[in-house]
Amino acid sequence: MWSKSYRITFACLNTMKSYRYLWTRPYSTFRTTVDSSEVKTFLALAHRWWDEQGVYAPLHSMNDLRVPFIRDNLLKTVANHQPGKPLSGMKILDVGCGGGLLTEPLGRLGASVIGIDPVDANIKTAQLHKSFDPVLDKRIEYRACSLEEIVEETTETFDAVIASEVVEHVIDLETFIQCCCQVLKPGGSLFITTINKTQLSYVLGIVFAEQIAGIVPKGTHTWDKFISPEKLESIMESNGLSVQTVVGMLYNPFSGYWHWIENTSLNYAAHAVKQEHLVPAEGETEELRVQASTNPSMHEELKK
Ligand SMILES: CC(C)=CCC/C(C)=C/CC/C(C)=C/CC/C(C)=C/CC/C(C)=C/CC/C(C)=C/CC/C(C)=C/CC/C(C)=C/CC/C(C)=C/CC/C(C)=C/Cc1cc(C(=O)O)cc(O)c1O
Ligand SMILES: C[S@@+](CC[C@H](N)C(=O)[O-])C[C@H]1O[C@@H](n2cnc3c(N)ncnc32)[C@H](O)[C@@H]1O
Ligand SMILES: [Mg+2]
Repeated sequence: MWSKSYRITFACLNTMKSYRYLWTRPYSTFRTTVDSSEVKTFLALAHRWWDEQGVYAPLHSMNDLRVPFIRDNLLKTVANHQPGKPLSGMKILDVGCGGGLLTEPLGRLGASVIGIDPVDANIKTAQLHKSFDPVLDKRIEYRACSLEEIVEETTETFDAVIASEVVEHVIDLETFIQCCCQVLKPGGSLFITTINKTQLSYVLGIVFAEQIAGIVPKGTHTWDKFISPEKLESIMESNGLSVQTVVGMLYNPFSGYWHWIENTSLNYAAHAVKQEHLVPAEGETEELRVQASTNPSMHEELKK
């Protein structure tokens, strides 16, 4: 009898504990941005990242554009930099790093980079590859986890967050961008490359690139998940990011090279900067601070 009521009490306490856990956990535990079907797709190709002629060849050659894009935009924010290691002293989070194709060149430029990916096998490939270079081995840390897990551990930590060819694979893009913003330091940079949601991107990006030319494996992309630069900009701006640049990228399947173009109907790159916190000026009244939080021009006045 005693043991039965003990068991019931124990069960009740446990249930209450889990509810308390549910109530007190941050929202991010429940809103995942990871789509399990995407995980399956990337898992099957995890051993192919470093094959420069293989399925990820366009990502290898995209480095010709995206590495200078990230480097040059980051260097606009610093006065002095070490020759040869221009990004030294910077902390970068590479979200959805895959096998580390972009993480490694950023480490070589001197940055301390954390590469995260929800696919464990991708992280194993990335870890093995960087282990061949002792310099990179020190500068890069890889972790098999989601962005939401990083947000639970740390905020306002990184000078730059990068999500290259990732956002078209996530679920709940709003939460994903919100998390990117949370881990950025004020004044830090968010870099995104992705595919626009246009009729042209359906024809060239899915029908041509996947079904006809086999540039990308069949089933890699879902047109519904593509995002227009306008929508992406609006999500970024509503999360306190100020969009600096949006520029088109065109892949030439004959040469295997990428080119910058003005037109963003297919692939594009975006750079946004997290707005600085509003620092209350000395002697500033509460009323002024409230006004400033709703009026950007007042914000500028207070900064003077
Ligand atoms: C409006 C517009 C952008 C039109 C483009 C259409 C077109 C055919 C343009 C012709 C070029 C032209 C006249 C451009 C004018 C601007 C200009 C003067 C540019 C400068 C010079 C230049 C660009 C010369 C190139 C000329 C040329 C011969 C171009 C090739 C033409 C052609 C057929 C283009 C289409 C390219 C193509 C197939 C695009 C596919 C789009 C797409 C979304 C591909 C995905 C690529 C990708 C991100 C691969 C990496 C990847 C990713 C993933 C993943 O999971 O995300 C997985 C993988 O395995 C991957 O490999
Ligand atoms: C096309 S690959 C890009 C890899 C790398 N950024 C590059 O450009 O070389 C997309 C990567 O995003 C990862 N990914 C998918 N969903 C994700 C999510 N919700 N959060 C973070 N990464 C994700 C995949 O596992 C995959 O490694
Ligand atoms: Mg993609």
